[in-house]
Amino acid sequence: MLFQVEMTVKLPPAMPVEQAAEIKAREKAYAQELQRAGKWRHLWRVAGSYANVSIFDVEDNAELQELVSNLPLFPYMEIRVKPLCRHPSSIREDDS
Ligand SMILES: O=C(O)C[C@H]1C=CC(=O)O1
Repeated sequence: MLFQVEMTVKLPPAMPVEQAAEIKAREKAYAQELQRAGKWRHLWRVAGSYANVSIFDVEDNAELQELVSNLPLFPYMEIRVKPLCRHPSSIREDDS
């Protein structure tokens, strides 16, 4: 199942720089692990903001919840999820 996931990061301004850097490093490692596993298909920065638009390819809602809630930045993000399905006019073979 494909989902569009929009994540907006809102770190507390008072968070020490070192703590923020450590969380971001763990987030990057986990995000890249999920991309290599084919679970996190697309990751795009929203220009001009600390936000991304992503496409996840997971078994079901429960797997999406598990993966997203394990993100190190999860406590500091606003997340919006939209379920996707194939568009009848799409010419791509791999977007089911
Ligand atoms: O930077 C972000 O958009 C937040 C998050 C998503 C992947 C990652 O490495 O950090």
